[in-house]
Parts: sequence; structure tokens; C-alpha cells
Amino acid sequence: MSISNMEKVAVLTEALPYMQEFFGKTIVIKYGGNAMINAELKQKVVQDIIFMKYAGMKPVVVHGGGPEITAALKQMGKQSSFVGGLRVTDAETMEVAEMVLAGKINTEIVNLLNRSGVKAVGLNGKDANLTLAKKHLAQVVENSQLKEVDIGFVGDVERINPEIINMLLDNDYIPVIAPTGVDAVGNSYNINADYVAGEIAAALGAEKLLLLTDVEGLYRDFKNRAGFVSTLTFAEATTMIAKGLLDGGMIPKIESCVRALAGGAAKAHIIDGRLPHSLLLEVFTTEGIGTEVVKKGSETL
Ligand SMILES: Nc1ncnc2c1ncn2[C@@H]1O[C@H](COP(=O)(O)OP(=O)(O)O)[C@@H](O)[C@H]1O
Ligand SMILES: CC(=O)N[C@@H](CCC(=O)OP(=O)(O)O)C(=O)O
Repeated sequence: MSISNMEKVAVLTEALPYMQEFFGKTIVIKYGGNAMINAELKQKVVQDIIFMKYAGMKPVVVHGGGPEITAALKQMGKQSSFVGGLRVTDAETMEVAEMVLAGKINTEIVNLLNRSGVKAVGLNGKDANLTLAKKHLAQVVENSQLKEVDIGFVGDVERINPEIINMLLDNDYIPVIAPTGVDAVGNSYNINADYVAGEIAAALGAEKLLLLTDVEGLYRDFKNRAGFVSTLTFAEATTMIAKGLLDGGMIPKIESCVRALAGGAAKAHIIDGRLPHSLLLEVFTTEGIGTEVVKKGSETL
């Protein structure tokens, strides 16, 4: 299919207001493990990030890698288990998670970006104490009672120290961040990448948080793929969390969006990373795609 010159011009002019709106603004992109599996798609995501950078935005990448951690553990004969969407992480799993996230995936994304003409720098939670973590206790319902369960070295973000990110952004680098954390005595923690992205968006006062995943967005009834949600208000999102209406991978995603909005972001989006150039479609077109979580003017946070 070829498009006419007029159509090309229409595409460019449609993008102009978004270029103006986001020029100089920080955009946090969470690149999820399930949308990373295919090399061709990975290259398109990298291209979109570069496009955003050259359009004057300040992209910050936070990546996941859940499926690769699961595969590495499986190779060692270890089964993965999850509670509330979070991986049960014993000491051995923590070591594997850190190797895969900080050692393999992080360097791979940095390499792809640098080979395409931008300056990317990889960071993990230990670099300049970027992500201070504390132990996460999972909440489970047992015999109609809410219980707290220890699931190992799984962390919550206690504090983000954004100086290193700001230093890199001020000097034109793209920070690429692995979702690991460290506590006050040097223990490593495995943190769901959505949470890290939401906290980083909040700490940076980012304009937007974009969560790339392997589904079109949020469904009210996921089993039947019914009730697709294009727009969710901050209040609706917090209610869904409080009432336990979410499950699996959508729990950390919606919580991450809420955190980013509470920290000052104007919008957070859950978009389909399987769709080629989904980042460009979201950022530079009028329709946008996926599920957006927004603050209404009247909503107080
Ligand atoms: N209500 C829902 N709407 C959409 N997806 C849902 C919903 N509830 C659970 N999910 C699951 O959440 C997954 C996305 O989360 P996750 O697997 O953690 O992705 P990622 O690796 O991209 O972070 C979807 O593939 C889907 O299986
Ligand atoms: C505690 C916890 O669950 N950590 C995640 C970290 C990676 C991640 O979040 O990867 P995705 O974004 O690809 O799901 C894990 O071990 O899978």
C-alpha cells in the first residue's frame, strides 16, 4: 500500500500539536516482558523511542522481563509461582532475576538504542541508590480473612532518588532502568517493573506514563474480552483497586497508573506492545490507543 503525498502531509501535520505539547517533557515508558518476545517488534519499539527523543521529548525507559526470568529459572529446573501478580522470590530466584534483568535485558535494550543513534545508559536500582526498596508483604484472602504473606525478596519502592536520572536527561541521555531495588543494608529486591515505572514517573514529575503490554488494554470482563475500557478516571481506578476488581498483571499496572497520576503526571496509558509502532500511535495521533487513566479537572488526588 502506498500513500499519496497529501496523505503523508496529513500524517505529519496531525503529529505537530503533539510535538509542541510534549517538547521537552519527560515521558516514562514501561516496556513489558510479554511485548519483548519478538525481535522485530523490539526494533520497532526502539525506533519509536528514538523518534520521541528526536521530536524533543525526554524518554525514560523502565523494562520488565518476567517471561525471560521464568525461562531462565525453568532451565535450572525451577518452577515459578506468583502471588497477586508478583513472583515468589527466594534467594536463588533473586540472583537469577538480577542477572536476567540488569545483566541481560538491560544491556540488550541499551545496545539496541545506542546502535540506532542515541545515547542510552543502563541503570539498576543499586546505581547511585536509584531505587530504595523495602520488603513487600503480599495480601491474600484465606477463609474470608485478609492475611499478609512473606513472598521473599519482593520489594516495594520506598524511595526513588532521581538525581542520576535527571543528570542523564539534562545531558541528552536516555536512561534505561531495570526493576531491581536495594535496601539500607544492601539486600537486593525484585520489584514488579510496573511499580518501578509508576514511582519513577511520580519522582520525575513526568508528563506521561506509557505501559506497553501484551493485551489491548483493560477489560472490565477479561475472560469474555468484554467491556473494553478506553478511559478510566483516577477515582474509578482507585475504586477498582480498593474493591479487588482487578487480577493478575492488571493489578500492578492500574496501581502504577494511579501512582504516576498522584505524582503529577497528566495521563497514564496501558497500550498494546504487540501492535507495531504502538508508542507512535499513542503519542502522535488524535485517537490514541489502549486504556488511558486520567485525572478529571475536578478530581483531587
Ligand atoms: N481485566 C483485564 N484486562 C486486561 N488484561 C488482564 C485483565 N486481568 C488480567 N489481565 C492480564 O494481564 C496481562 C498483562 O500483564 P502482564 O502479563 O504482567 O504483562 P507485562 O509482562 O506486559 O507486564 C494480560 O496479558 C492479561 O492476561
Ligand atoms: C516481583 C516481580 O514479580 N517482579 C517481576 C520483575 C520483572 C517484571 O515486572 O517483568 P514484566 O514487566 O515483564 O512482567 C518478575 O520477577 O517477573
